[in-house]
Parts: sequence; structure tokens; C-alpha cells
Amino acid sequence: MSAVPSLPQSNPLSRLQLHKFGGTSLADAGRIAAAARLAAPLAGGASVVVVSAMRGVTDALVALAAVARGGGDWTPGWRALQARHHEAAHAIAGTDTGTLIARLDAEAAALHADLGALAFATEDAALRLSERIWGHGELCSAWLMHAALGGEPAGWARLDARDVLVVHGSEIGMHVDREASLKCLAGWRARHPQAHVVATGFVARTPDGHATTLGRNGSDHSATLLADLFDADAVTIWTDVDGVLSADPRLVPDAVCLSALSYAEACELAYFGAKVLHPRTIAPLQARGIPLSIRNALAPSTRGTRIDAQGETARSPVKGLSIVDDMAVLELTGSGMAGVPGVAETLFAALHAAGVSVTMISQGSSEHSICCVVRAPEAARGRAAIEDAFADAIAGGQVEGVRLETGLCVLAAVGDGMVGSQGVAARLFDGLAQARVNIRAIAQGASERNISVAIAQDDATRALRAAHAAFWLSPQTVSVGVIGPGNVGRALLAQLSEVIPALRARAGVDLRLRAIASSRRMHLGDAALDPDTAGALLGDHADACDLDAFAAHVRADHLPHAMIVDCSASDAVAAKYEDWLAAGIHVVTPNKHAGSGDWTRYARIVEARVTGHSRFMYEATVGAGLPVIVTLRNLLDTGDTLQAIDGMLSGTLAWLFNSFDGSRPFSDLVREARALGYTEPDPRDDLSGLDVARKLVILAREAGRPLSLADVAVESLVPEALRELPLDEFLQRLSELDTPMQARLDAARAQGRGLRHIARLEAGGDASVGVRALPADHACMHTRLTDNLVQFTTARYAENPLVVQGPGAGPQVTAAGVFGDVLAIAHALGARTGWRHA
Ligand SMILES: NC(=O)C1=CN([C@@H]2O[C@H](COP(=O)(O)OP(=O)(O)OC[C@H]3O[C@@H](n4cnc5c(N)ncnc54)[C@H](OP(=O)(O)O)[C@@H]3O)[C@@H](O)[C@H]2O)C=CC1
Ligand SMILES: N[C@@H](CC=O)C(=O)O
Repeated sequence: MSAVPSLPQSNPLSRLQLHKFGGTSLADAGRIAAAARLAAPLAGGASVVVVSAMRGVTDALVALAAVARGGGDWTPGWRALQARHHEAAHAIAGTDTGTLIARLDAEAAALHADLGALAFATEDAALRLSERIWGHGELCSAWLMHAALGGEPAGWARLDARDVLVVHGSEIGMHVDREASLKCLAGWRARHPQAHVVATGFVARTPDGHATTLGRNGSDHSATLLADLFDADAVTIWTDVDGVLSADPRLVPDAVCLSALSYAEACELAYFGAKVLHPRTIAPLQARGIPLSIRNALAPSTRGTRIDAQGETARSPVKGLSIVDDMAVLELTGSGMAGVPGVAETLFAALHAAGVSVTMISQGSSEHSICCVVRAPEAARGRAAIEDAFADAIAGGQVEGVRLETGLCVLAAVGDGMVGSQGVAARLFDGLAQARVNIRAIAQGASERNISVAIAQDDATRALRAAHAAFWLSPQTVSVGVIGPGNVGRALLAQLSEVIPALRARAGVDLRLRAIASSRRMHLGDAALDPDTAGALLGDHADACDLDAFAAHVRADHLPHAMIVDCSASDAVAAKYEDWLAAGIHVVTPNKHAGSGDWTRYARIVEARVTGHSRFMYEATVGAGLPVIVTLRNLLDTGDTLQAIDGMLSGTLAWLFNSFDGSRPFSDLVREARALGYTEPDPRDDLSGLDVARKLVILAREAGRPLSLADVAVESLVPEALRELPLDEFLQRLSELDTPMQARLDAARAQGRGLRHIARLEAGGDASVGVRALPADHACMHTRLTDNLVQFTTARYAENPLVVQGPGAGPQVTAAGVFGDVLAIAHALGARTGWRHA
């Protein structure tokens, strides 16, 4: 290896920072001035600033060259470019505009000459002229930046990289002649000893002295090549995004900015299409250990992404996920291939000769087939080349032929943390399986830094989001939609608001409220909604409630799990559970309609849970926040036999009869119970016994009995005349309950008894609900306020029933019961995937 020529002794550069700005950061004079401020040298240090052309200028030059080559009139376009550079110059240069304009005009004159010559040039000469023309934008922006930084008086030289950067094309891309470049730079520095340098990106020269370019987006490459030649201490590429993200944010809304990457990770991500870095940019830095930062010129206070030899141990073993679109699989199959040396060599030599680049290779150890993934536009050419190379073997039957499958893409998961760590592939495949993505081919190099899978192009976004969720989100990240911000719904939102941050920090449970709906309105949010203010989003401006659109939104592809919490009392909402559960959406509810409604619908809902691998939880339907259903389930699951359930199942009726002593009319108490949020939205559901009957049906079905509402003998407290009235009218005529209720109370008292509302379910399925006059020593006479009292008489608890007792109505306790179900599901999800974030 030849010795690296050293820079001239006069070189004053120490603590040299290299900054590179892309076209967007140089879009106009204002952006150029802002970039100049960012590139200001550190005290006592030096700067090299590498610039792209102003935004859109390279595209304009490529178009102009095409017009000129075709003999068209390129002069209007040429003038427009000159005017754009002039306009920026006038805004930037201050007192020395004349010098800057003269410099730009000299470049414009050279461009004019080149464009004029294009139409008459030979093919070779035209290509050389074009390369010069394409690089004109960088020559001008370097002069503009040079002026913005203060020019020669401020110690800045301006370098045309064609004077120092010597490159030649090779089969695997542009190759820099480092030795020749360093010699040229040493010569240039002898003539330009200024401390600071503005250099053109993108342009270079060939060994025989012709202008050339480094290819589209080649300015990043220029920057890292010049960083090596100038012996920079650090490189910053300024762009318009915050850094390297864990995935393309247009596809994955939850992508996060990576604070650090190793060179190896950055290379993997660059090759797999991460847009911030161009492939090949890393190598010159890696060889010298020069750190690179990717930062946002529009948000310079953000840290960006640092790329160096160490990288950083992240919370996820996978740092980034990327998709390469429009790929195809070529598969060579044949029973005669096994154990035959040279098959792979012949195949890849054929693809090489046909100019087909191979992105991914996969071969089973049976050697029965070799599969490779190539770019779709090259696939037919590749297949023809392979068929040609194996023509004899195909004719002889040793090889069956070449199968071509298009419509694919390659998803890659990249990260140093994958090396030697178990379960990474399992997590990726589990995430893809949950998103119902079929994997067509798999490849992992022995470096273990990259797992690539070929999948259907149609699945790309879903797969990327699912894989991202598997690594970057908690396995307990749940997209939540709340229906019905009424008494219970509002209390639930308040509880969520209070607890969500702590849940995320302590238990990795990440509940994201993303949708809210009332009977008429809904709001769907891309980002998580604030539970405290979500209800206010349902004003007249909100969208009309559409439960299908609501569910589709909650079932976001980019979040691992979805859950709808139905806090309505609506049968129409309950009618949707079957579809939601089948689609994999978990459902939690205090609404009793599904559990006590039509038996066949109930059976379909139960079945849908199995189809959708989803959970349906409804603890709060009976006893509000009390553990009634879970107690019954535990008894039965552990082999006990139910003999009867009886007690008080209505919080409203408990409160009414606990309070009703004749001192206040019964109707007054009903109004108060309603105001306290104990009653159903229509209090007749409580007074008629229907609400308690629903609870009995739910418990009976839980115990395996196919009970329906029609099977329950119900005594109603609502006089016949009031049963069908609109709610408002019923409430106005509520006092019609007073006389009959006072009479019942008086009769009970006359026997030394009190009134309680009692429900009973017999083992055989007989069920009844009604008001009973009970002796003073009955357990139900020793309840308080809204207490429910549920007695389970079973084979084990035969003599002395198991009793669950406590408040059985009220928004707070009901919401807590609902919240408990939500958490039970979230915790179970985390346990299923077997890992939690620290
Ligand atoms: N309150 C309690 O103590 C207990 C209540 N429950 C159950 O909790 C549920 C809610 O009760 P509660 O909060 O008191 O009732 P509310 O009447 O206070 O709230 C009901 C909510 O559901 C909404 N809603 C009604 N129909 C629909 C629909 N078709 N689509 C979308 N949203 C709808 C209402 O919207 P809008 O305002 O637009 O009408 C309202 O926001 C009921 O099922 C009840 O049985 C269970 C145990 C105890
Ligand atoms: N209205 C109901 C509320 C709970 O289901 C009751 O009072 O029990």
C-alpha cells in the first residue's frame, strides 16, 4: 500500500469540522445564510463546508442538457438559472455583490458554452459535456456559500472539487484514487492556505482530467471523501429530517429518531434504502474512524444521529427496519442439483453477465433449490440468463427450470444488538404472523446484523409497521377506542389520564387512546388523544359517528394490538362486537346488551373471539367494579358445581330501598339516583327489573346455561301506563310511582320487615327478579348505599355461600371495573410475547 501523502506543513487545520448541506438546506438566500451560521468554525478550529446545488437546480440542469442535446432552445432555462443565482447573490453578498455576480457569471458563461456545444458533440464528448453541465449548480452554490461565510476576508477559500477529487468508475461504483487526490489537495492547499474551505459536492474529475459527477445524491459521498482527504475530526450532514429514523416515518407513524448507530448498522440501513444516507458514504469514514452526525438544519437544537465505530446499545436489538420495493424472486430447482459443486457459481455468473444485481440469496441445506431476490425490472433478463446457463441441465432433467415471482419486496431488520441475541428472529416472525404477512424467503448473514425477508409487495406497509411494533413498541402497546363518554366513559377517561404515564413507565403497558365516539359524533386521531380533553373533540364539527370507520381506525396496522371499550348502553354497538372480535380487536364493556341479548348472537360473539384471537371482557356488567364474574369463573374452572346464585344485583335498587324510609317520596330518590349516575340511561331499565334480569342472564351463561331474558320471571315496579312513554315524559310522571311504593313499604313494615330487590338463579335454570319483604336479620338488610350482595351456593360453598359484597353502581367504581379488564388484557398480551421493556 502506498504511503499517504501528508498535507502541507502550512496547513493550519486542527479540530477540523466538515459540514455538508443538501439542496433543501440551500433552497434560497435565507436558508444559505442559516446554513452559514451552522457551519461557523469552532473557536480555534477550522471548517470545511461541502454544498449541493440549490434545491431543484440539478434537475433543471439535467433537463436543460437534454433539451440542448436534442437541438431545442435551452436559453430560457439557462437564463432562469442565472437569474435564480443572481437573486440569491443580491440577498447574500451585501457590499461585495459585484465580485460574487462576476464569479457566478463566469460559471454561467461556461455553462452557456457547454450547452451550446452539446447539439454538435460526438457521443463521448456529449457525455463529458453533460457531466460538466450537471455539476454547474454546485459550482454556483459554493460561491454563494463562500460569500455568505464572509469570503476571503473571513479566511475562507472556495474549492472546486474537480481540482482535487480524482475518481474512476468501477464495476461496483465510483472509486476514489486516494493517493492522486491527496497529491492534488496538497498542491491546492499550497495555493489556498486559508483556514476554512467551501467545497463543491457531487463533482469530481477523472484521472485523465475530465469533469465527472458522483451520481445522484453524490454530495454525501463527496463530503465523506473530502473528510478523509482533509483529515477531518468530525462530519455533520445537515438535512431536513431529525436524523436516521428506525423506519420510514411516512409508512410507520411511530418511527423514532435513533441517537446513535455503528458504521456497520448505518451501512446495512443505507443499503436497505434508509433515505437519509446514501450507500457508499460510510466507507471513507469507517476506514479512518471519523464520526458522522446527521442533523436537522431546521431544528439545529436536536441532537440528530451520531454514527461511529461504537454505535450504542439501544433498548431494542433491532435499530432500523427498511423495505426495498419492487423485487422479484428467481428460483432454480432441480433434484440433480444436490451435492453438485458449481451450481451456485454458474447461476450467479449468469446473473453477473446479464448485469443483474442480487439483493438476497437463500438456499435450503437440501440444495434442492437456490432462490435469489433481484430487482423486478431485471428479473426477466435474469431468468433468461439462468435458463441459458442451465439449458443442458434443463434439457437433461437435472434441473426443472427457473421460477420467477414478481410483486415482492424485501423487508430488512438491522441492528448490532441482534448479534448473539436469541429470539430476535422469533419476534420478527411473530410480529409478521400477527399482521397475517406470509414470508416468501428468508436470509440472514453470519454477521447476524441483518435479517431479510421477501414478502408480497401488497403487505409491505402492514409488515413494516408490524415488525416495527414488535421491536420498537411495548408488546403491551394497545390502540384504544372509547365509545360513550357518558357517566362511566368520562370516569374511565379520567382514570386513564391519571394512570397511563405510570403504567407505561412501570409496567410497559402503553395504552394509546386513538378514537372516541358518542351516539352522533366521533373523532379519530393519528397521534394519541389526551384522555382529559378527548370528550371535547366531539362537538358539532366532529365527524358523524360511523362505527365501522371507528373500528378500522382503532385497528391500526402500526400498533400491535387494538381494543374498543364500549361504555354505551346501546344494542346497536353490541351488534358490532362479533365483527370486531373476529378482526382481532379486543372488546371491553360494561354494556349488558351483548351478554344478555339474543342467544345466537351471543354464541357468534363467543366464537368470534376464537377466530380473531381476541378477548371479550365484561366484568363491570355485573356488580360494576366488584369481582363477580371472575369469582364465578374461578369457582367453575376449579371444578366446583353451581347450585344457586342469589342476592342484590342492582346498585340503583339497593340505594333506593336503603334510602326509602317514607320521609321522601320514592320519585325524589329515583331522580337523585339518576343524578348520582347509578341508574341506567333510562331508569325504567332498573325499576322494571330488566337490568337485573340482564345480569342474571349474563351470570347464567357464564355458568354454561343458555338462559335468555324471556326465561327470567321479572316483577316490574313501573306502572303499565308509564312503560312505553318517551324518557322525558316518564321522568315528568315519575311521581305516579310514589303511592304504590309507599303502600308496599307500609305493608312490609306492618310485618316487621323491610323491602329489598332480590334476584335468584337456580341450578336448573329457574330465574326470578323482584322486590321482597325481608326480615330484619336477613343479610340483604345489612347492606349500605349501593351495595350489591351476590351469594354463590356451590358444592364447595353449600352450607355457607361465598359472598361478594360492595358498591354495585356509580361511574367511578364501574369505570374501575372496566379499567381492570383493559389492564388484564394488556398484561396478558405482554406475557404472551414473553418480554417487557425495562
Ligand atoms: N352507571 C353505572 O353505575 C353502571 C353502568 N353500567 C353500564 O355502563 C354503560 C354506560 O352507562 P352510563 O355511563 O351511566 O350511561 P350514559 O347515558 O351516561 O352514557 C352513555 C354514552 O353512550 C353513548 N352512546 C349511546 N348510544 C350510542 C351509540 N349508538 N353509539 C355510540 N355511542 C352511544 C352516549 O352518547 P350520547 O351522549 O351522544 O347519547 C353516551 O356518551 C351502560 O351500558 C350501563 O349499563 C354498568 C355498571 C354500572
Ligand atoms: N343501573 C345499574 C348500574 C350497574 O349495572 C345498577 O344500578 O346496578
